[in-house]
Amino acid sequence: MPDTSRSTHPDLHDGGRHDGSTVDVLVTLLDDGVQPPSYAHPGDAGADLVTTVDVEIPPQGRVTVPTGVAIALPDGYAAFVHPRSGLAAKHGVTVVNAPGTVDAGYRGEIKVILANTDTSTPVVLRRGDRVAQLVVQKVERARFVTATSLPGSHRGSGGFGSSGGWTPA
Ligand SMILES: O=c1ccn([C@H]2C[C@H](O)[C@@H](COP(=O)(O)OP(=O)(O)OP(=O)(O)O)O2)c(=O)[nH]1
Repeated sequence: MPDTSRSTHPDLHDGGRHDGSTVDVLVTLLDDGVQPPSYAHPGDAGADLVTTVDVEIPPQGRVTVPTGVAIALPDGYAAFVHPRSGLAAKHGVTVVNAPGTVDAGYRGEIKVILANTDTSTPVVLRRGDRVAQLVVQKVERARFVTATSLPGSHRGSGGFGSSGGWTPA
């Protein structure tokens, strides 16, 4: 039986091939000086993203920086823009919407929304600096089924610190 689950329309191609351990992700480079995202070490989960612009983030400020890359993920995948621990530990820089979600259908430039959590020191980032990491993952698409009641569970409806250590105000 032919596989009809994947579109053959060139504009709707899902962008990649996957064999269980690696997945091909089509990348377009929108800036002459930019390389495709790359993993610093074998086994790394995140591929580094760079800023293509110089920016200064004021104390407790935020900026959105372009990365110069656009991708086409296969259907059933998403990519997540995570902070880099080094930038967080050394300078207090994080990703505001961490993890940012890049949908499989998104073809625009990946951007990173950075925040400087330091209360007194601005952070200067230069074109080419690694500012975030992109984690590509398989994701399930849920079918939300309305029910009149939910099956019981050990946790039940307890949340927000119900297991101890924190009491909501
Ligand atoms: O850190 C991020 C997060 C998202 N995106 C891009 C890819 C994503 O597919 C698109 C939309 O993101 P999201 O769905 O999180 O934004 P939204 O505010 O819900 O907007 P929309 O109504 O467009 O879905 O923006 C980025 O470039 N960087």
